[in-house]
Amino acid sequence: MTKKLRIVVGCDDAGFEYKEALKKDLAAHGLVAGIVDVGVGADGHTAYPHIAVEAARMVADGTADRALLVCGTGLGVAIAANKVKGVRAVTAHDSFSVERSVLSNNAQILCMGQRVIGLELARRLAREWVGYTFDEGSASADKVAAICGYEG
Ligand SMILES: O=C(CO)[C@H](O)COP(=O)(O)O
Repeated sequence: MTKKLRIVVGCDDAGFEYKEALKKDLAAHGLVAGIVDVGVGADGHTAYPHIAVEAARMVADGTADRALLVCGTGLGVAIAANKVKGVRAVTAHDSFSVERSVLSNNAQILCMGQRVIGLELARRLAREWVGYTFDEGSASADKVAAICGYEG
């Protein structure tokens, strides 16, 4: 059985609606061990880099296993999250990429764009995402280690 994950969710004002919907889904389906929301709230306007880095730090320090981040495109939050050492954040809007982000890249952070994909697809991808577990014994493990080797 797949280990239940501690998830942190975050967004900027362009991703608020999806962040709320995805958080609700993950909680309702009992898919995760716990969810921490680092904002923004309904009236929040914190810029995406701050939210993304806060979430990424929680992943890097082990407070959370994964993060799900939403902005307008899913790009800015990924760029910001990847500034945190030890974090692998990807933007993915299709099922195959979401799968490979975990199984090939051991990415801990999935980023999506509310202005890019439909809500139902985002919900499906988030559900699929929590079901994947990286295999440390797989052929991909050495490649992920190589990525880590390039970190300062
Ligand atoms: O999509 C975003 C960043 O990648 C963000 O939601 C909007 O950023 P902006 O176009 O700079 O306002």
